[in-house]
Amino acid sequence: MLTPFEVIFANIAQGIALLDSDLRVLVVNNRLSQLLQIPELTMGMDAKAIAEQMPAHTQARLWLTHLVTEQKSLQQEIEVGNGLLSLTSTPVSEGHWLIQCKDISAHAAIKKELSEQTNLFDTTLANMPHGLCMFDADKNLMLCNAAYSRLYSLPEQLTRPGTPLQQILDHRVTVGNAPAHRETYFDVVAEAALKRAVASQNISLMDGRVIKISHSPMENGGYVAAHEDVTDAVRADEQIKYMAGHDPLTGLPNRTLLREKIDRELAVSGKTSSLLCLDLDRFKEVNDSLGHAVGDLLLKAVADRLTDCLRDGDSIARLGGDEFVIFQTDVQSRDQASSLAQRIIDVVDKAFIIDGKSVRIGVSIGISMAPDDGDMGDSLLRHADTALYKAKAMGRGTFCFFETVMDADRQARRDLETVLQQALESNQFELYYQPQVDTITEQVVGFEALLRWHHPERGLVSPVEFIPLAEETGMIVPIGEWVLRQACKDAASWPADIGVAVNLSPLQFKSQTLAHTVVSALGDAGLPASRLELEITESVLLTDNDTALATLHHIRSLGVRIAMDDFGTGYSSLSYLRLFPFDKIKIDQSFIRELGNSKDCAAIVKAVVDLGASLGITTTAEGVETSDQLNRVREQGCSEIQGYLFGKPLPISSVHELLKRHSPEAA
Ligand SMILES: Nc1nc2c(ncn2[C@@H]2O[C@H](COP(=O)(O)O[C@H]3[C@@H](O)[C@H](n4cnc5c(=O)[nH]c(N)nc54)O[C@@H]3COP(=O)(O)O)[C@@H](O)[C@H]2O)c(=O)[nH]1
Repeated sequence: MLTPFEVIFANIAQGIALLDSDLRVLVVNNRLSQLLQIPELTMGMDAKAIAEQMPAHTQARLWLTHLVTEQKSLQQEIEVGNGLLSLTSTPVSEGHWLIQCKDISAHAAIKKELSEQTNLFDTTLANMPHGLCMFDADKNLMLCNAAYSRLYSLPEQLTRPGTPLQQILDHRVTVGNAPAHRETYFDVVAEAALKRAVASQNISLMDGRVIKISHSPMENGGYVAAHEDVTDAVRADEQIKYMAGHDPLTGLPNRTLLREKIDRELAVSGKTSSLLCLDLDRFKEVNDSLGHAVGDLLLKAVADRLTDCLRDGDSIARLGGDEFVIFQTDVQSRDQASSLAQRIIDVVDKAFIIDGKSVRIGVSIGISMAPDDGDMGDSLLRHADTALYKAKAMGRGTFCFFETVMDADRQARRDLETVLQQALESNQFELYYQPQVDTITEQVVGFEALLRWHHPERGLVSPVEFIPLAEETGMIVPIGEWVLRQACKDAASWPADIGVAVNLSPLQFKSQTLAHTVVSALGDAGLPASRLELEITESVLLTDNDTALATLHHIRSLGVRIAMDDFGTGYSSLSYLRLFPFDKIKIDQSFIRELGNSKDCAAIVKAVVDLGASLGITTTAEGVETSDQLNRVREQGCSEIQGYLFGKPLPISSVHELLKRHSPEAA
């Protein structure tokens, strides 16, 4: 029968043995032999014998051997199998030794896990790209990582726990990376504390960097803060915002930014404002003839000159292409807007020296006034644009204020654009033909095809009204092709010595397919190329000179004749004669009309006729209405005439009649 003490002794979790002074076992429980994995451990055994029972080189055997040789208090953690034991020898009364053995495997596992986690935390902290710091309730540093000290160039002694925040901030002031506005920095801290949640804010530093600080309050009244250098992201963001609101070429605000500014100003100021919409005259010609690089430099130079015209508070924007806008608030009167417009016209009119070349352009301006013409950016821009359209129609180099009636005009023009397309589709166009007559024989040598439009409601519409519109909308290309094909078809039914002249618009040269269209029209109609004459004005050569010249040479090489129309009305008619071997010069009717009244006109006509004769170019006098004019141009040696004296433009049916009258056997 076991005593209660023996029962407890046998069942306690610890292994226990009591050794006498000779290290013999006086008493031992089973738990000790289990834990040390010693098969036989009985009373009376000495420690040395026990050690010899144990597998060689095990930590437990070494420990026991150590006790035998040293006979002193020992405490050691030893591994047995997969477990971990804590072994202790303690001297007790009468030279006895108490041996205690505890299984601390579970405790060791927790300790190991904790140590692993601490290592992990330390590694994470050390390798975090963002600075991290922890301050206690008294604002003394608890910990910070390497990124934090790097971010603010903190010496090692300021990264030690216990360093006051103030000391760190003072150091940052001396090295120049403290928050530029200390109050915003403390706002984040205060906000986080108040919300008892994370508060983030971008803080600008004295050195220009931007740091995103996220403060999280802790239960103990302190806080953890993450510091991230977001300078690059903030700069990129600023750059994107800038680009979204600015024109990359001139650096001026764009339409979006300007519109926002106008809306903002109009909402608060309530004062009279003016908006000037600018469109450069002849810019396209410069761009096409001198190249886009020169065009870009010119736009920058224009932007500089315009900016110089502004007062403080005025706004300028480039809307794209050659369009600029100026917005002036607090305008006293329309006169003030007029004088700004005139000043702009004057400065843009002065020659620009670009790449060593002198370039001259002009500017047309449309003006709308707030609040009369609109109280929002959009409506002001739309109305100024309508006025600009009018200014351009008035002859360019001028300015024009918006008037309500203009809106109606513009709408009417838009409607006309739509109906032009319909007109082509439903055969509302017709060609009239005006005879061209030999000055000496007075025989018809050809006809000029002139377009007419039978509008279902308006009746016969003059080409003066719709050709410019067709040119603006690009509709002139399909319309011009129709004219060419119809004229070739009609002329194929005339006598073989009668030619046909067709007007070409500059835009048709841009389509790249003009030469092909000419070949196809001649082929389809069966008309010899020599019977077709194409009339161009100098504006064809003003824009994209090289391409137009190449197309002209190609067409002329087919045998088609090329005439220069309206000669003398442009600035460079003479110089274009050097550029291309024209077959005919058509002297503009404005000179013929004045023949009897102006000696200058007579002299010009004579000079052109002589020039034509010396270059072997036919000359045609346009707009001959009287016998006097006929006699004068005949005297001066002009080869052909065209004008009401010999016939107005006629429908095709009347052409056959006329041909019969002039050469009955041929018609
Ligand atoms: N690109 C194209 N342009 C075309 C086409 N058809 C015509 N046009 C151009 O439209 C302008 C006006 O033409 P129109 O009203 O037909 O006027 C022509 C003649 O009627 C007029 N003319 C002729 N003789 C006289 C005259 O004695 N007196 C007088 N007051 N007017 C007269 O001149 C116009 C011909 O001009 P031009 O072409 O310069 O020879 C006009 O610019 C046409 O070119 C087309 O199909 N395509």
